[in-house]
Amino acid sequence: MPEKSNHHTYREYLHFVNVIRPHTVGVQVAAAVVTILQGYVAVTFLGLLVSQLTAANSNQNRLVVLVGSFLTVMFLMAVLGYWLDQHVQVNARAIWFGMQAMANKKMLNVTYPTFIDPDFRDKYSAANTSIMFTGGFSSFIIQIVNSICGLIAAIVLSGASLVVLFTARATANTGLAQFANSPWLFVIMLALIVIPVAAAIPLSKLSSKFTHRFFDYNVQYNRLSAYFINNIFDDYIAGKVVRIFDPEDNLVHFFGKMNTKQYKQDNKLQVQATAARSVNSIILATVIGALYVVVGIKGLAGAISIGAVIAYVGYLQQVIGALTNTMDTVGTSAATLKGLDQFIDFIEYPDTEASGKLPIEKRTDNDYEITVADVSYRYPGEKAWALHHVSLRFKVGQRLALVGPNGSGKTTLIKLLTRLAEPTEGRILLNGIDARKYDIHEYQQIFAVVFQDYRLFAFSVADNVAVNTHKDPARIQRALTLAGVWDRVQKMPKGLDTSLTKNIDADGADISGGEAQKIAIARAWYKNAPFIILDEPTAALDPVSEYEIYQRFDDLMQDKTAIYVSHRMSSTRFSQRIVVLDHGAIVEDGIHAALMQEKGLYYQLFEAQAQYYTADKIKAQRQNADAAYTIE
Ligand SMILES: Nc1ncnc2c1ncn2[C@@H]1O[C@H](COP(=O)(O)OP(=O)(O)OP(=O)(O)O)[C@@H](O)[C@H]1O
Repeated sequence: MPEKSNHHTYREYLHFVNVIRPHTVGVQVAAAVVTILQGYVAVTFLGLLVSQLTAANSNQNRLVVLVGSFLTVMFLMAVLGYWLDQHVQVNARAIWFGMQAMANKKMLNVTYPTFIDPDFRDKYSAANTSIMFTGGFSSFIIQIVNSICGLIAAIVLSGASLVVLFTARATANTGLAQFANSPWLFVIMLALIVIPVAAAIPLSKLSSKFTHRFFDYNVQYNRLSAYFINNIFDDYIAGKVVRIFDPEDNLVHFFGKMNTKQYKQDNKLQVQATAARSVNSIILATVIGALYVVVGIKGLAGAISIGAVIAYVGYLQQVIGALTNTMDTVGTSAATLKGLDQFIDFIEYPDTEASGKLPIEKRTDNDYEITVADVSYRYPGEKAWALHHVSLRFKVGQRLALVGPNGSGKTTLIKLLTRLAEPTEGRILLNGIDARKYDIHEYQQIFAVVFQDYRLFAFSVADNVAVNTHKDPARIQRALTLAGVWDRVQKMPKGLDTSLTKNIDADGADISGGEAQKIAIARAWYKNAPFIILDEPTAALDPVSEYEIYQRFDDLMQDKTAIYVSHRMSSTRFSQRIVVLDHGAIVEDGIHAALMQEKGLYYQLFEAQAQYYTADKIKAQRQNADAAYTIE
């Protein structure tokens, strides 16, 4: 899918370069000047050398002085050039890492609704592609600075060379000398300079067009390929599924086909782009040959020396080089600039949900009240309501259980409370103020959540519990003890400092699903946020572990406002209030005894579960199973 991008100004590009790496432009100008001078000095020397060698009064001493000064100047310029080049390289790397750091920061800082927005993800992929293929801002600076410096040198020197060549006249005025003195020779010379320069514009535009297509094509491919590599080939969990469910390696074949298609397309576009550039080189080489002939005529006619022929052709070659280079930059800069535009579009992607600036009042009494006021929510691109006209108010310190069948909207409500999604209609209020008015990062700090799909990182146990807050080993130990996993951590090779999984550290510890879930619970407790939300936190726990967690429930929750989502109806025993969701709406709300009396959905869910697990029921089912199977 072609990626649309806004056009930004050169000022903006330079601003980005300055933010990432100040002084880049200055260093590049110095490097370009030295490189250009090296070219001109070499050509001048060659001309002078040939003049000396062919002069009637050629003198050995003068030759030695000439060669000696040339070698000294070239040596000094080479050393200076090398030193500057090192800085150019360092700057290029700094810009590369700077751009990566900016992109990573953006990804981590945007609000969740933006983070999952497909348009934003496309922009991210486009920005990555642009960093990878255009060299980003460093290529831009190198291209622009080299072209401008080359152009200035070319204008000055071409002007001077052409004036000298035009005014240098042969003494005779017949035959070849007449032609050498005629303005036609000058016109031919000008035409020879103009031809490759004029050809460079359409050819580099053509080459750039192919590069553009290459970009657009790559954005989509890179996204898909990153998914395959990170989430399928390199992922432990996917690794199990693939081995059991994909014995014929269909995923690999699919990836292979995708790669082949990409490879063919890449090749086609690269070959086309290179062909356009090659035509340019062929024209250039032919023109240089023709220039030798034309300037040579001046030499043959005696208007200038042989050494001057070599020097002037050399100058004109430099001039043509500089001009074609500039034209090439103008043509290809479209591709580089598009890459930069894509990067800036991503960095400046508007994050509408981050507009609230109100700070969250820090309260030691945790006196925060949340009101869900007639909230409805539809997932982006979906027609059906995941939540419809939900109203709810949480009292401070209350323990609330959220129950309901699969897909009834429990997790969605949690996403809205924690502002991982924003209501499509209605409002959520914190202490009477619309949650959107608060700074979202501060707002999210009042919640600790154990998500259904919680994720531990391949870092140390301590880092997983404390995340990026202050690491207090005693509190981390307390958290792990309350969650019932301290014994296991103690047995790990480096205790709290043991990395989880072997993804990054070969000495890391692999743990069971239940142990991982306990660490996720410890992480939520450690955060010490006023609201603690547990979405199916004991799903992976064995009955004894679950029982133990329930035993420590008071210690875990302390005086916090707690929301507990579980399909195990018995777990609602800790909740003062039970809210029942069905098809995205609240259908019941009250205490256990009252809801049981109502004999509504809660009663049915509770009874159904109780019924499936009564001793008699299990016994009867056991007998059926036993009767159907005998061991011979
Ligand atoms: N990212 C999503 N995009 C679109 N629809 C979604 C998304 N996540 C959930 N839904 C839909 O929204 C509705 C509510 O889902 P939700 O996850 O809130 O249910 P739940 O009560 O937590 O279910 P469960 O008990 O299975 O965890 C469901 O119909 C679900 O299919």
